[in-house]
Amino acid sequence: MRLHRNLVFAVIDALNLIFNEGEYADKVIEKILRYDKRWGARDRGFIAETTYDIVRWKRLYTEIAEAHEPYSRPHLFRLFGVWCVLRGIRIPDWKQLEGTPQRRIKGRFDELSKIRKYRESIPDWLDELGEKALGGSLWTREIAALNQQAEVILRANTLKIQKKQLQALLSDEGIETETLKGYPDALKLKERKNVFTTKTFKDGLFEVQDASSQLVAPFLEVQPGQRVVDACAGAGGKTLHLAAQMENKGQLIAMDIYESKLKKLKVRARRNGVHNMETRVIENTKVIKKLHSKADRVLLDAPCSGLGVIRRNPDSKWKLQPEFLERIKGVQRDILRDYSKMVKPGGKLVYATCSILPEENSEQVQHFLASEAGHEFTFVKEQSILSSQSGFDGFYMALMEKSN
Ligand SMILES: C[S@@+](CC[C@H](N)C(=O)[O-])C[C@H]1O[C@@H](n2cnc3c(N)ncnc32)[C@H](O)[C@@H]1O
Repeated sequence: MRLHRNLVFAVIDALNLIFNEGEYADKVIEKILRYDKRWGARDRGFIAETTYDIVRWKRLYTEIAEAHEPYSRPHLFRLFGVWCVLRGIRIPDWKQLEGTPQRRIKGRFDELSKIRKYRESIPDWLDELGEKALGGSLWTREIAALNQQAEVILRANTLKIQKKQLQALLSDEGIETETLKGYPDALKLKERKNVFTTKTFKDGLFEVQDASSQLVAPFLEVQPGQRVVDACAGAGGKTLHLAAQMENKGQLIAMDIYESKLKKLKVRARRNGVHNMETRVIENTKVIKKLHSKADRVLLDAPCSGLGVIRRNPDSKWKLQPEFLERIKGVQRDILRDYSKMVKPGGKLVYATCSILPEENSEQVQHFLASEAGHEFTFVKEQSILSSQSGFDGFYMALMEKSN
């Protein structure tokens, strides 16, 4: 691989913003890719993937490179040098990379790879937490799986098209996909490509959505014509899926505490041809009270640590803090207690997270069922998805039913 100076400089700029300014990796990459309109798909792929790679392996690389915060440009170049050596890429004779100690890098890598927290590039506290939650051998496998680059999975928007037809249209646009057994609307890209520029995407024929996430809406067992509340809808990945499952019939209420996210959802809903959805910002408790005992189905896709989706957000390994985890568990308990009241007698409730920690998942559900707010509910089923077992994101979902 021949390295182009301007692309590598873009990677260094991106790393500076992520590591030193605390900006989110996805936002930074979006911004950096706007630098130069002449960059083609390959150049953009190089910048995005190299940046993500170095973010993913930050702890390991900084240990090897003996770099430290705040990272000066020479230190960021040292991290890049480590990336090159470990990938077997010839170091170019640029002054920024002069004297890259190739043998030492390989030696340090072999040594550090024996220790899980370095090999998997995670903070000490997270390594301890994962081991306590899942046990040593499962955690070792899980964190290794969560450090793999996520594949691109699409969900056919069945309001507009069936999966097989979509597959053919995508192929006409040069995007080859395969179906996934057990995921009825999913297509997996055979090769990573930018799908957002395709006509099929602009026409709303699919959304990008991980395979595990595609299991959540069907778990709620919605029927066309029902009143369904998606109480933590965000930008609506699952809301759009729910609308498709409802065949655009009935009432779908998407809520969030952030109006900005719901605005994004509205744009996506328009593209998807969703007509049965309305959005409501949760500004106060009245918004929820108005719907007490009114919904056939309620989805609580709760805010969480996001430990199941590290593959696509590798910087969360550094952003996440133990205090946040404690705080978010409190929010999850409140959401279960307060929002479950929207379910009508005989209705159903799904609590879901993209976490792999029992303390955010089954333990929250057990706590809710044992509480006063939960005594009218019975537990129906749950599914815990680990990345090491499914090959997709880590997820949890539990279905509960309210007595009549
Ligand atoms: C896991 S994300 C939702 C992802 C979304 N359902 C999807 O499929 O794309 C959790 C969402 O909960 C929202 N949230 C956080 N605290 C909340 C609260 N107290 N009530 C409702 N929503 C909340 C966040 O803004 C975030 O959008």
